[in-house]
Amino acid sequence: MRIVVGSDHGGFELKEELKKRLMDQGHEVLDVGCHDKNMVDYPMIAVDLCKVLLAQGQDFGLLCCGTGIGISIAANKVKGIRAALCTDCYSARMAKEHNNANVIAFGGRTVGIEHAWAMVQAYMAAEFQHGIHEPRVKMIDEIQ
Ligand SMILES: O=C[C@H](O)[C@H](O)[C@H](O)COP(=O)(O)O
Repeated sequence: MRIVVGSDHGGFELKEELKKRLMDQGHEVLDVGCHDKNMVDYPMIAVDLCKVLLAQGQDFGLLCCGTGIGISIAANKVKGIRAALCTDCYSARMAKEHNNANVIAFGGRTVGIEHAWAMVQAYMAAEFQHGIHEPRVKMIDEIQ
């Protein structure tokens, strides 16, 4: 898969580890930053990642901040983005199956690496179920 990742300083370490694991699996990963632990404003990173995703058509985006909340809120302001803050594997799978989320978000200060990795795997293994979910996702996209 082609994946674009990004984080603020609060999600930097988690993003780095998830990026490494994804690359180890052979996925193509583009990192929009941040690239160190220096403080950075998460809305900028979210918008940068969303613009890249929409322009370059990666399979999905992965965002991390301290809680995953702020960076997912910011991403969801971008037309065409459906960002899901994931806290459990069922939700991560449903984010794809029901919501066709094109961005997943995690909190670097709220989840451990193994749990986050399990959620990434659950999301990546899932497929959008279409059917009744298709018009609902369309309704979401038409809100903006
Ligand atoms: O939702 C926002 C994120 O959790 C940020 O990572 C967090 O607010 C950053 O906080 P601070 O600048 O105090 O490290």
